[in-house]
Amino acid sequence: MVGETSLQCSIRQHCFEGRSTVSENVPFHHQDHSIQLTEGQLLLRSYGSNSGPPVLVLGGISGGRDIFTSNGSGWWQGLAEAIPAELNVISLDYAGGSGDSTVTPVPQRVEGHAILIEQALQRLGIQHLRAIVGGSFGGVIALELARRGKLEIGGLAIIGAAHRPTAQALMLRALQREYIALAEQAGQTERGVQLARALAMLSYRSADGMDTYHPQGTSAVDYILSRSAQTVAKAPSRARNFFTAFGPALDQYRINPTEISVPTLLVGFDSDQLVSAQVLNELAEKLPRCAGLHLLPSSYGHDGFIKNTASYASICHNFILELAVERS
Ligand SMILES: N[C@@H](CCO)C(=O)O
Repeated sequence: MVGETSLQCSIRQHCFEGRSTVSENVPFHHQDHSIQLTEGQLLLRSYGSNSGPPVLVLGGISGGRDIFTSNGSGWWQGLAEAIPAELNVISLDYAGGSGDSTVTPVPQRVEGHAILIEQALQRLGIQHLRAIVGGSFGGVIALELARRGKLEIGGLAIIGAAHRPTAQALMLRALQREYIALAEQAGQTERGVQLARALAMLSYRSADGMDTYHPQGTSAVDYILSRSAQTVAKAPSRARNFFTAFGPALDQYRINPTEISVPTLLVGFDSDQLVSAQVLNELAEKLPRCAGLHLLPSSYGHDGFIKNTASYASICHNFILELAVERS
């Protein structure tokens, strides 16, 4: 898909692959909020001024509330450039995710995560969000929060996520679960989770990106196995949830985009194996208030949403600023 179209939603393809930088003016000071819900505690983090309009930022399956840090190591650090400075950024540790939330049972559906987030925001006295910025798993939760309509949401910026899974994504996640099931039968759960994460990482990247970036002088196979082992070693049982709870939630998620009534910006990546241009075009065509679909070049595949923030930061920033004008 190239150039502008006459669809309700303008579709653009860009021709440079930006790199992330550390923002100079992001408010890195933050406050954590441990919200006690019936099912356990949900950990939220609030960045910057509590008096600014809130924007909810939801990252990928391994993401948590540490999206920005002063040393540049935050989970979604480059996104700082995309958020107008006056806003109060809210992030969180997903129930069952890699952070410190203790909610059990872990939701098996996207809707379950959305309900927990609604309840936690309500406890913080937040009913209106200027925007939700959601990437990957977080993008799907953002769509669900808008579909449910319990919160007042100014607009959505959805990066690398769509209203339904593709067949290939379903197949890949089924194989990840199979690794874990077989490993558990062999009494080697952690090894199964490592293999599942390795296969998942391959689906998050592109063939050309792996060929270019995997460390020279080491085996490519050693690289993917050691990277996945590092992630799993941090919290093995929580990493298992990525595949046994978050994966099935993504598999089951299918909505009619016409149910999303708020302005919605879409960003995707040309090398993304999981959220393809085809499914994003389908979403853009059906959204009642699509604010543009930007298909960006990336050598990082699906992980373009984390790696190529510089490519879309200004697009996202301007979109959120326009929401403020629309509201005033
Ligand atoms: N690399 C990302 C992609 C899936 O969201 C993650 O692990 O969360």
